[in-house]
Amino acid sequence: MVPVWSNAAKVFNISENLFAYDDALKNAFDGDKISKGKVNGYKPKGRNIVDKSGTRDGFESWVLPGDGIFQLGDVMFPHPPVVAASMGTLRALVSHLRFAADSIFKSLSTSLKLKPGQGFEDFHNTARPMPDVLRLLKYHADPRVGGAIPQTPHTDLGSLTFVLCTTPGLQVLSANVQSESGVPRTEFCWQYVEPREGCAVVNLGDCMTKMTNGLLKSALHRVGPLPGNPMPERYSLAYLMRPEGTTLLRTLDSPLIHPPAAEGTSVTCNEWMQNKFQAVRGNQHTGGDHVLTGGRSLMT
Ligand SMILES: O=C(O)CCC(=O)C(=O)O
Ligand SMILES: [Fe+2]
Repeated sequence: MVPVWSNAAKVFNISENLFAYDDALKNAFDGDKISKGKVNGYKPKGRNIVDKSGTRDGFESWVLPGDGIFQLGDVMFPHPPVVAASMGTLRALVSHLRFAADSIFKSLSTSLKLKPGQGFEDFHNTARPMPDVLRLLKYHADPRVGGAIPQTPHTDLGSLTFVLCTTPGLQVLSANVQSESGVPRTEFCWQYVEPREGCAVVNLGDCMTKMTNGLLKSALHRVGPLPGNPMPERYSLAYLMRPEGTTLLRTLDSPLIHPPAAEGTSVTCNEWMQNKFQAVRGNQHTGGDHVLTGGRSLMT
């Protein structure tokens, strides 16, 4: 078995033990309380919105910061014993995924003829502090057929995401499906991504869209039950790569990328992360679903 998957199998065990802690312990590690910028800690089920009428989500998650796992920088990393006892496995998994991400970044930089020193890989220097995170997720079973979609449709805010899971549920909406305001036809257009053991699903995140002026499109996705089925209990893990926090998310210089029509104000990766977290919590005044879906005017 490839090392990523043998380590992922161990991390799924860690997840089961983590989410089996009692609520009092889990709440002591609440990411909203112990982490500035939500890069560490526990999120209970129901904290995020999944639609405009305010339905709450159906999953728990636990975020572990890359800097904490590798003891880099000054990130606060309080964590429970199950995590402390598994640091070797977590480091091995993240190291392999960082290596894979570096290959993908270099390949995309070459294809887009980016200048030396301005390639995607140059904004992801893992020797320096980085806002990348490993997110462990537990979706709760919902016995209702046609019940709520447990995860908000969203794009990932960073650059690349690796999703590993053996249970179906991940859905994507093709980049050429645009919503026509008020016409909820998109329900029919979601496509399931079949999980395959030994394979990761790699999603592009918003930072890649911003840095290529829309040439590379962040993937709009969500998690839901298979048609005609109830939502099963589902464990997944997502490794979310993000450029260094101070990176300006502006269009890179490439003969293949159209420059922006007008020089707008660029945000840093840190600022973009903050906007996105507000949108996930249903805080509309920061741009709401437009931010949540990476600029695509859709939220079901
Ligand atoms: O659970 C999954 O398959 C996807 C998770 C996800 O989209 C995320 O954590 O951003
Ligand atoms: Fe995601």
